[in-house]
Amino acid sequence: MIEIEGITKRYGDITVVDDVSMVIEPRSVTVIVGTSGSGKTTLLRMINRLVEPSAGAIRLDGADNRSLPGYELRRSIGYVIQGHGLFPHRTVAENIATVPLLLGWDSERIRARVEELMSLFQLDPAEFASRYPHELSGGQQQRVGVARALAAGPNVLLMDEPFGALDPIIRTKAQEDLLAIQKRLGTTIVLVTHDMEEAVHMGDRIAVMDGGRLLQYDTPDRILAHPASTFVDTLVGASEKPFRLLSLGRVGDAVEEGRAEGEPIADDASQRDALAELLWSGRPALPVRNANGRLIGRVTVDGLVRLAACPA
Ligand SMILES: Nc1ncnc2c1ncn2[C@@H]1O[C@H](COP(=O)(O)OP(=O)(O)OP(=O)(O)O)[C@@H](O)[C@H]1O
Repeated sequence: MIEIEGITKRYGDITVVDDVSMVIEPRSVTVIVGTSGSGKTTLLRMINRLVEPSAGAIRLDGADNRSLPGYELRRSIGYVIQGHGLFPHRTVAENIATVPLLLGWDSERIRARVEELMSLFQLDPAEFASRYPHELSGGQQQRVGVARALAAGPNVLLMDEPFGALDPIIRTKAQEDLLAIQKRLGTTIVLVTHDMEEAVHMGDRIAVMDGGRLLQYDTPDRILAHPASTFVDTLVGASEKPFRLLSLGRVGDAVEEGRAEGEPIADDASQRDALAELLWSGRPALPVRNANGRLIGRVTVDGLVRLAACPA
């Protein structure tokens, strides 16, 4: 658990993070969004003390984050930035081994950990371990950056625009992969992004910042349905809200009785994908299949339109 209490950062007369308090649950994904200059990065960097606060406190699992020297604290917290910041003259394996080496792990343990992480991130060690960052694609570099941040098994992973440099298709895959790995490892993730779509897709909770203040901190569906102010409403994209609500729901939760013609859609697809398919193919309903391939009913345009309306 990360407890942020009245955290404030001032540079001279200017307050860039202003009395922010929030509690981040363990094993959750919290996404910080806001306009440029609203203090997102500064807030994130006060968690691992790359920035020292002017006032307030941050506790990690009950311990004040000032109880350790900053460099020691940072070895226990993963950190990923846009463009990943890999060391260009170190191989993939050496990059991933950075923190375990600093922690004095023996070479066999490091080798095993590097192989485990490379496999987890779908990078064949035989092919990639001895390559240098410039010999990788952008998506592969990004995966190495996250693998490096997770190498020493931190409970907390801080990510600043981690997918910013990826094209939209690789970006979606990278988000999916990260969520799967996060669930498997139980890591608590705090992620900064400009991309509301990413925030709604990835966040268990979203923190909305403006001018250094925390305007709203809530689940994506509550932020979409009950924005705390017109600013939040505009930021989350008023015109996109119905589609964002649908992207949170699974087809399995919109199944109606009955039959429909054509290729079935999987029950774990998003409701947004189902609506897109229905509109694109000009059909009023699609059959739905479960993970075993059995048909379990249908999903209809009318049903999805009802779900896209503002919840009471
Ligand atoms: N070292 C510093 N000295 C003075 N001002 C700073 C310093 N670091 C950041 N700031 C200011 O603090 C404000 C918040 O910056 P921060 O990087 O946290 O914003 P952000 O929300 O992450 O922005 P962006 O989305 O553009 O990255 C900005 O106005 C920035 O200019």
